[in-house]
Amino acid sequence: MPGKVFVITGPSGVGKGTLIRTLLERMPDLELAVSATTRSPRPGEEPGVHYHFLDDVEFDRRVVEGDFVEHAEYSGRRYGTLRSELEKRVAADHSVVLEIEVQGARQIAQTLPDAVRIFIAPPNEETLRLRLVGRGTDAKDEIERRLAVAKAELEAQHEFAHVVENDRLDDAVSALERIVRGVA
Ligand SMILES: Nc1ncnc2c1ncn2[C@@H]1O[C@H](COP(=O)(O)OP(=O)(O)OP(=O)(O)O)[C@@H](O)[C@H]1O
Ligand SMILES: Nc1nc2c(ncn2[C@@H]2O[C@H](COP(=O)(O)O)[C@@H](O)[C@H]2O)c(=O)[nH]1
Repeated sequence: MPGKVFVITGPSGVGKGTLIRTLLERMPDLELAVSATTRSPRPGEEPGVHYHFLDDVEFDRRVVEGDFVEHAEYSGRRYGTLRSELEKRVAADHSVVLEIEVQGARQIAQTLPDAVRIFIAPPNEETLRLRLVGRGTDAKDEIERRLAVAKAELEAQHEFAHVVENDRLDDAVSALERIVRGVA
């Protein structure tokens, strides 16, 4: 398992971050790559911990310099995985998790074909809406934008070798752990 890359994708609000936090507690050798984004920090989010918060100019500069292994626009903001976030962890023999949206996951399939790509699916679309509303981090119009993107993302799940339904959290974490340990 050391040095492997795991891509965890799926619609916003499906529970990727929640699942990954629990997985990292169970598997201390696994590390999460900190993404870069041009969106503003939410209350409680810290630079360098939750995201590297960049402005558009800096994001563009780093794209031109080839600093991203993947990047995409999502709901009017930009998100990307910095090569340095991957390389420092893999060099230290850690396996790395990327928590990214579907366009980025597709790019990783091209650039890092050995990465294990996992799609997290909700039990249904209404549950997804309830989770986004319940999280309380996004305004109503932003939630609608995310749900519209989610429809297309859900149609893409067949592109992924592994699909985990996040209904009961414990079951979903266990399914994810089996995939990461290579016993699924
Ligand atoms: N299995 C579950 N059952 C009930 N609620 C859940 C479950 N998994 C996650 N949640 C809740 O759903 C909300 C969204 O979860 P989370 O923020 O982890 O989603 P996400 O996929 O990481 O979203 P984003 O892509 O926007 O970062 C949170 O309030 C979380 O507590
Ligand atoms: N392609 C990438 N997508 C990413 C990355 N980091 C996060 N994300 C995805 O963006 C949306 C919105 O995130 P939010 O924090 O604003 O809710 C969500 O699907 C994330 O998984 C990345 O580096 N590249």
